[in-house]
Amino acid sequence: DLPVSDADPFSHEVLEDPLPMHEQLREAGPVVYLSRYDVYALARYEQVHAALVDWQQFQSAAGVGLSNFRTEKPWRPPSLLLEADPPRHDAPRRVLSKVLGPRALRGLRDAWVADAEVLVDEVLADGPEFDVVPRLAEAFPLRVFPDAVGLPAEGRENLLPYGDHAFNAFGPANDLVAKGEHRVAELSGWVGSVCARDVLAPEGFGADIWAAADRGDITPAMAPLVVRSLLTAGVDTTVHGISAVLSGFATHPDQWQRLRQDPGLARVAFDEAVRWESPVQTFFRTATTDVRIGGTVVPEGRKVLMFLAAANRDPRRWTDPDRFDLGRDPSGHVGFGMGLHQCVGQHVARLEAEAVLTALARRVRSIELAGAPRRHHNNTLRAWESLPVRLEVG
Ligand code: HEM
Ligand SMILES: O=C(O)c1ccc(C2CC2)cc1
Repeated sequence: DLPVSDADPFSHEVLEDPLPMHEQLREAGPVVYLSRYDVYALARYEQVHAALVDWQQFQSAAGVGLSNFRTEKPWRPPSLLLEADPPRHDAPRRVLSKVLGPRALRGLRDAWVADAEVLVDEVLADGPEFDVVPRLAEAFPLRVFPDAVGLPAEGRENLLPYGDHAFNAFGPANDLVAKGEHRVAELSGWVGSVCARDVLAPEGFGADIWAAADRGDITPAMAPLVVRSLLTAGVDTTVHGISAVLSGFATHPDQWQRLRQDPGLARVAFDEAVRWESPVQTFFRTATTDVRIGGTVVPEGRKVLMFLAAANRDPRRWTDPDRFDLGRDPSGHVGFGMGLHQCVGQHVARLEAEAVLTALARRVRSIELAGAPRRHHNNTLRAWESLPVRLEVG
């Protein structure tokens, strides 16, 4: 007796505030059939975690969006990591794990923290009130990440719209996907052009990927697609992740005081924000057998929709889940996924957030909302369009 729901997770009403629907789906049962899209929804931590770590029965190679690559042509060549299963997934993953690993990033840490301090000083010089979305959440990742990849200077304004469309494209072909359609050729063309070896700087994540091809760790044909993964996954996510942690602090001033007293809490604050807000809200899998989960059998070939955000606020797993709380241990959250496909860029994301939070914590005594925040709707991302704040320095 599988619960059925006619909810539309990709409607503007739900994208504006998904929490009521998440609660309904968690309470309806371990698995809920979404009749509108003919997919099986998992919203509780236990089932989402189980599907994420079971890559054999819940595959990625048929696409991690609603579209089933077994029957529909992908809008772009599939990712060699996100939309691949072992064994094809293995070598590209091993390469990116090394290129984006904690050791590789050690050399960037001091530069990124110093750059964050320069940016924060510039922003604060303009006065105590500003919109953190363009001034910090967008500005900082775009200030450090394209250079770390080794991208040419021109065309970087394409990164956010390309990523926004890519994340919309994991959802149904609704108005959000249609909104980006007219720019797909132009944006894909630019992205493809900057994955080529000769336009990438001799130092950086891009060059490191091409060097892996020289070593035979991946083939030269794979290298551009592995670089493309960085450009698709590496910008919009951190922009909305930094917005999320700053919105957490702006709405929980007591938590800002905790960070001021112990700036070492910056990293756990970011993971707590990724749990609390879940910038990446959902992903799909495809059943490779008649797979049993939560007392239901999902037939082979069907799409399973994992609500990462709902799992991250499941009261069965988290105490007081709706609170943004630096005292909590957020480890085990599924905001970066879990298992084989767990975010390979999470260390980059954490370092960006840590740099911004460290620079702010050293200068800012209090942070509070200075106007009504506005959401940016996307089929996959939880995002702010605007987050006006007032910072008191001191
Ligand atoms: C707050 C920031 C970020 C969030 C919330 C996030 C979230 C995620 C999630 C949920 C997955 C798992 C997808 C799945 O299981 O199908 C993932 C995978 C991935 N992420 Fe991130 N990500 C972030 C930042 C980044 C950055 C900065 C990069 C690159 C520099 C990146 C690159 C990737 C790649 C390449 C994968 C695919 C890994 C694989 O399939 O083996 N992500 N990310
Ligand atoms: O490999 C890719 O193209 C890719 C695109 C989007 C993501 C989302 C999860 C952050 C991850 C990888």
